[in-house]
Amino acid sequence: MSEEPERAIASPASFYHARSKECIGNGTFASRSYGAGEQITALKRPLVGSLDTGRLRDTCANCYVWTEGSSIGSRLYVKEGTKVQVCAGCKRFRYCSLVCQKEAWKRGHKHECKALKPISDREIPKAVLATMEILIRRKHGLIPDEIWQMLCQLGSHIEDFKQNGKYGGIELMAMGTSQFSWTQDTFNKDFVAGMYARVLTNSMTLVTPTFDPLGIIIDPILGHINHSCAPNAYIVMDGAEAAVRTLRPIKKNEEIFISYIDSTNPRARRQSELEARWFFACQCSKCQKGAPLDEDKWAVEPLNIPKKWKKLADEMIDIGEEWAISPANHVGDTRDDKRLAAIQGRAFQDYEEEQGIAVPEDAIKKIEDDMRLCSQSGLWPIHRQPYAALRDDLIVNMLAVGNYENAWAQCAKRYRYILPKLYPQIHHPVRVVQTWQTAMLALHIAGEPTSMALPGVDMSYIAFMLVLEVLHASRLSHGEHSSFARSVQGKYEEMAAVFKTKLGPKADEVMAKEMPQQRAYLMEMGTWVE
Ligand SMILES: C[S@@+](CC[C@H](N)C(=O)[O-])C[C@H]1O[C@@H](n2cnc3c(N)ncnc32)[C@H](O)[C@@H]1O
Repeated sequence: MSEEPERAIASPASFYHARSKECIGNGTFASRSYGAGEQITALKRPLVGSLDTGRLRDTCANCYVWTEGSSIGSRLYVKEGTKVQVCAGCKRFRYCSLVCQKEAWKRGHKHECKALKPISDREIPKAVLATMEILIRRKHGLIPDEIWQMLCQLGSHIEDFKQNGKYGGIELMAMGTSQFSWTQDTFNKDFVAGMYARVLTNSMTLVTPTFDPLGIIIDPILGHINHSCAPNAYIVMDGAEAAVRTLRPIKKNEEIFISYIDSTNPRARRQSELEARWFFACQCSKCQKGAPLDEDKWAVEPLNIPKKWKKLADEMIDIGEEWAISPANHVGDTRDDKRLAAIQGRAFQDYEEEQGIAVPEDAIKKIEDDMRLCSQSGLWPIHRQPYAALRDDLIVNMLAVGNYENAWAQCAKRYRYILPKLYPQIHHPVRVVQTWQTAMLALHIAGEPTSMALPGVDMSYIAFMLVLEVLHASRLSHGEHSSFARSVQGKYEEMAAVFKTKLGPKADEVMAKEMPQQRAYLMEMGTWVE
């Protein structure tokens, strides 16, 4: 192979591959013991990353800096004024600097650019673009044999696609991939179909450090990590760098697991999603235990479903609503279990519909309606899905329309009741990022005249307290040297300096006295909204 792509594994001896005891095929195992919040390994960049169509316009195709990042606080690590410029050749990818453009060029874009140029006006799905890049780079000797072999070892699930009737679509996409990439002379059509299917079934979401989705990544090392609904590790991204970090301590020779899905969902939904997208029946330790674990608990026993909701559920079952009878919502076999399944199905259906609404004002209306189903039925504990996920979306949309005070009440509630329940580890990356969002909102409110002012409440203290919490947790969740942790550190220092100026030499003393009281106010605010 010619030119070695720039791709370094921080510590190749930190893990090894061997047959998995829990899962199908091989898995990734720890070569030594790790504490909670430690990095196992980091890749300078995954083998291939491919942006969502919407992100091609505002995100660097090399370092994945999202220049237009939305929610409060999510852009702190993006340098002010960062813009992306389109590649004059392919007119598809954009770069934030000449350095990024050169890196991408060397990695393979010099070949890909020529192939993409004649089709610059066509919208091409991200999985096709990712497959094209893989084929082009391999054809031109830019993927070394060792990496290529590992990639080809990942399951393509062609037989599964043939069985579920989707193989026709895959063949069609593969045909386009072949033609567009000018690689027909190197790879035959079955091979390309296999590679495209491999991308579909082994890709992970490309995210910002605050977990905003940007596209997909595919990497043979990350792709060899099995799934668990009770993972002991996760992947965190910092620009193009992808690190595997521990959620809890991992012993030497223990298997490393990440979660491919939202593992806060009820068991049947998790199982269905894994089966549908990755073609396996999850055998993780959590699924083995069966329901009901926390994710599956209802606020009332099935027997005690309020009459009105029983009636509604019966109607849904009688007319055969798909969600009412879908295995994804399975609760149990009694009539009442089936009623619960129908109501839950409706809630998830509403959640999916809400996510397709682009206008924030419309989304808010829909989400509030959907949340009413969960709250008024009295069936949902506050942390049960999709109630919690609806609240997350409500916050994002309220922030988008500048409805900061209501967003704050929701954030305070989530902080008090939901985050500790869904993410018990204080350094769980989702908990850290959502706490960060809450901190930045508090800071924003502190700087505005507000009708929320309660006697004694000082939002700047609350913001500072939350930033301090994130500062400690981010070193474990993202790593001390990550751009996220460094941004949090920067914000902390900035705020500490303001307090010092305002309070003078007694600043530390005053703050130590004030903090517990402000924390109590924060907790009280968590009870403001139903
Ligand atoms: C991305 S690959 C992971 C590596 C794979 N085990 C291998 O040998 O290359 C995903 C595949 O691993 C298996 N797998 C991963 N997690 C699993 C789990 N929790 N239970 C059962 N099989 C699992 C399934 O066959 C799945 O399609």
